[in-house]
Amino acid sequence: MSGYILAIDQGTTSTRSMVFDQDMQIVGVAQLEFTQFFPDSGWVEHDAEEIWQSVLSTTRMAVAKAGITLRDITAIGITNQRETAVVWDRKTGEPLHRAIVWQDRRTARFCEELKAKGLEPLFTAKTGLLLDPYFSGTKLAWMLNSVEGLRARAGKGEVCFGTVDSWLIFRMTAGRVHATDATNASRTLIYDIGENRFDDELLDILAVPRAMLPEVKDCADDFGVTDPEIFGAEIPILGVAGDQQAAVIGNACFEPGMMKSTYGTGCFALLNTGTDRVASSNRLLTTIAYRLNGETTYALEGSIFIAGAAVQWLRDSLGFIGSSAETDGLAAKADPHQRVYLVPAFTGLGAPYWDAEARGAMFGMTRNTGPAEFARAVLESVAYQTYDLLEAMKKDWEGASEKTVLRVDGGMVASNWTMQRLADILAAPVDRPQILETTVLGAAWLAGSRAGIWPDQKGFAEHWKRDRRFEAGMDDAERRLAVAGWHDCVSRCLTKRD
Ligand SMILES: Nc1ncnc2c1ncn2[C@@H]1O[C@H](COP(=O)(O)OP(=O)(O)O)[C@@H](O)[C@H]1O
Ligand SMILES: O=P(O)(O)OC[C@H](O)CO
Repeated sequence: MSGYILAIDQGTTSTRSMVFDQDMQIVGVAQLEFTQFFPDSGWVEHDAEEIWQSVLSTTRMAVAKAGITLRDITAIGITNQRETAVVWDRKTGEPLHRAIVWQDRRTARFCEELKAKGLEPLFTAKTGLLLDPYFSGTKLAWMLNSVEGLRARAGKGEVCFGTVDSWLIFRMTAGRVHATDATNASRTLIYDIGENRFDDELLDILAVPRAMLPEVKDCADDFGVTDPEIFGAEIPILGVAGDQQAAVIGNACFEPGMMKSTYGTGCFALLNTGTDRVASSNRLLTTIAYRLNGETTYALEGSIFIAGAAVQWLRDSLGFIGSSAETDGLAAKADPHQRVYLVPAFTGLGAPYWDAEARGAMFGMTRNTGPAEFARAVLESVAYQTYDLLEAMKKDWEGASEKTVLRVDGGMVASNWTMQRLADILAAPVDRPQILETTVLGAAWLAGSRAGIWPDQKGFAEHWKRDRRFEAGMDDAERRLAVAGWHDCVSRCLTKRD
């Protein structure tokens, strides 16, 4: 037996490995959660060694569940939580600090200082990003400043920096390959997405030694071969992409104007803008959607920090539901005459507001407001936040229009109520695919197509199948009123008004 693809999805709270057969069907899955460290207010760290072990374990379990051995795997694809910064010893492969996770806000003040020096336009022009702690660059600068001797050793080439993909590739290849792909590089705040290289001027500003940076490759490329002593077999790693970009690929959003939105803990919407590198005037990010055969495809991205996490809040903090799946039924029972809004700024607001200090609030409650109205407000908040992203995209680029169809994925799209309300509020169709595992599928396709055993881009796009289309059905006046109410509530939560 052979012709299997192993895809590893190294996410923020868990690692999942999946085995796909030659017909692109999932035949083995394994998932492990790992420790979240919160050493200080707003700080979030991971143990990179624990992450690596979770990859080894899930890989073995997934292969066993598929009833095959590692030697039956033709190629590996990796997708990962983005921006999370790892530093390790080039010789021993030991992490030199806990990984600083994308959610970590410790560099907020440093970002403000850089902004006060008027540096944000420079960073944005080159990287497409904003001066926000979300991205890797200031996290790396923090480690270089805080870990004794790190900068000197990094300058001598003794230390490696990378996002999680890079860390895993290094360990899988027993230190032979220190590389990343263009999508992950595009989230570091030190990578020029037009020139496709790490930028000396930005490296100087953040005082990052070039010697510690990985080589940047295409998403479908040769990332080395796993070490048989460590991994159990020699398998080529042929595909790598950040998880949100892998979802763009897995959802086959290959044409300019196509858009995907992933509803997991947070929500990340990416609009394919083709070879056009669209600069946002509305606080969206410009990022690399994928780089294939040396050609870069760009995207506009809107990142929302709380989507499904608000459903978890209903379940775990308020105890209004026993499981996420109950939210639908509860929301459907809400009193249609009450206009209750939730602004879920639990960890500040992301795009297009970028207000790290904003906090959440409920508005419009009466004595009759109960769990059903809360549930509806939670699910609607996802629709309103997506509306803001789509509106910003329309203002930024003429390729986004009323005709834009949103392809969705992630755990929350199981909620029919939310998907219908999303279509209603956006006044646009929402397409849910048959295969909801688009992120891993995207990573698997990169590896499978590079290995020559999966279809090419066109064939893969034809393979994409819709499960259901949700058509907009809300009266326009009602929709405008609802959206105006949302904006009123958001404005009352913002700490920064510019
Ligand atoms: N039927 C449902 N209705 C509403 N939300 C749901 C439903 N099923 C799952 N979710 C939410 O989706 C999220 C999990 O999605 P997932 O894509 O696995 O997230 P992540 O990859 O960020 O961990 C959780 O926040 C959960 O509350
Ligand atoms: O690991 P996820 O699915 O929460 O995704 C995290 C994103 O990549 C952060 O940018």
